[in-house]
Amino acid sequence: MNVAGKAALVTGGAQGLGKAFSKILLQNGAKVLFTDIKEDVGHATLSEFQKDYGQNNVVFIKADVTSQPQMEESFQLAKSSFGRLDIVVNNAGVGGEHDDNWERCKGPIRCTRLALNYLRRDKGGQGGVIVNISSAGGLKPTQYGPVYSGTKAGLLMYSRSLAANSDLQQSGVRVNTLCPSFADTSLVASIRDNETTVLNNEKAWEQVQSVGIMPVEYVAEGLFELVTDESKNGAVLLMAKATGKKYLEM
Ligand SMILES: NC(=O)C1=CN([C@@H]2O[C@H](COP(=O)(O)OP(=O)(O)OC[C@H]3O[C@@H](n4cnc5c(N)ncnc54)[C@H](O)[C@@H]3O)[C@@H](O)[C@H]2O)C=CC1
Ligand SMILES: CCCCCC(=O)/C=C/C=C\C/C=C\C/C=C\CCCC(=O)O
Repeated sequence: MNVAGKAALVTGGAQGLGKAFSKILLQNGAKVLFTDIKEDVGHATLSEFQKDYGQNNVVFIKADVTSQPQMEESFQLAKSSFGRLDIVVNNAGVGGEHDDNWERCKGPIRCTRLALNYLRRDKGGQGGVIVNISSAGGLKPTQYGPVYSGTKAGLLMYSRSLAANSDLQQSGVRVNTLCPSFADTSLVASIRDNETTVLNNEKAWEQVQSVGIMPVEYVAEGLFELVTDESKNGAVLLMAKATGKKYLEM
């Protein structure tokens, strides 16, 4: 897929990986609507992007992926702003170990289901691609983040199962999963700063340091590949500092 002139919706795009994902799409000529719950950071990112990529090529809406009405409004706004929708990146998520962090899995599922109403050719869309942001922790156990790993594994298998659906394939929609190891964002900084509820911040941070931390721009290259390479459906891309990009056969 050539993203120039295409339209994307990215959740949690105000900062971190979501900002880097939005940026690489904008740099390559796509129009982007990004959502976030952080209004001030979202508006600052919007100003930066509008200056660099044009006033009409980027839109921000304060919207929470845990809210069905807010996400319905976000998808409608993307369609009315750009006249089309081709790419959806389910990125928004939090770290930590609260029971209700199952929203980390439910939020992307909610948004994927909404996205299908806009992308499917048999629903008036033009086909397209959904990329769900899981984690390396969704592929292997993280002893200090069991809820995190469990929710990310759930999202991974949801995405792979949907991608295997033949009706969806015929309607022109691809579904891929990106599984990064640690990237340089506030989510990882919160482990270092003892500001998260992982089971043992100190030991978790030791592990983070031994695994290594990737720049967000590098992870965005993986996202871009999953969006643009039309041979990829049901793909699972693991990215880690030590091993680079690796497609998994599962
Ligand atoms: N940083 C890392 O090492 C890795 C992160 N991930 C995943 O990448 C995604 C992005 O995380 P980071 O950029 O690291 O974190 P981050 O904390 O820097 O950015 C996440 C953004 O999502 C927003 N957000 C959180 N909950 C939201 C909600 N309910 N609705 C809308 N927006 C919401 C936040 O306000 C924030 O702007 C998450 O799904 C995370 O689990 C996956 C693997 C590695
Ligand atoms: C290899 C796991 C990469 C997970 C990256 C990520 O998505 C960010 C997670 C943030 C919190 C997860 C909680 C604890 C993880 C702590 C240590 C992981 C140890 C990694 C390992 O190789 O065992």
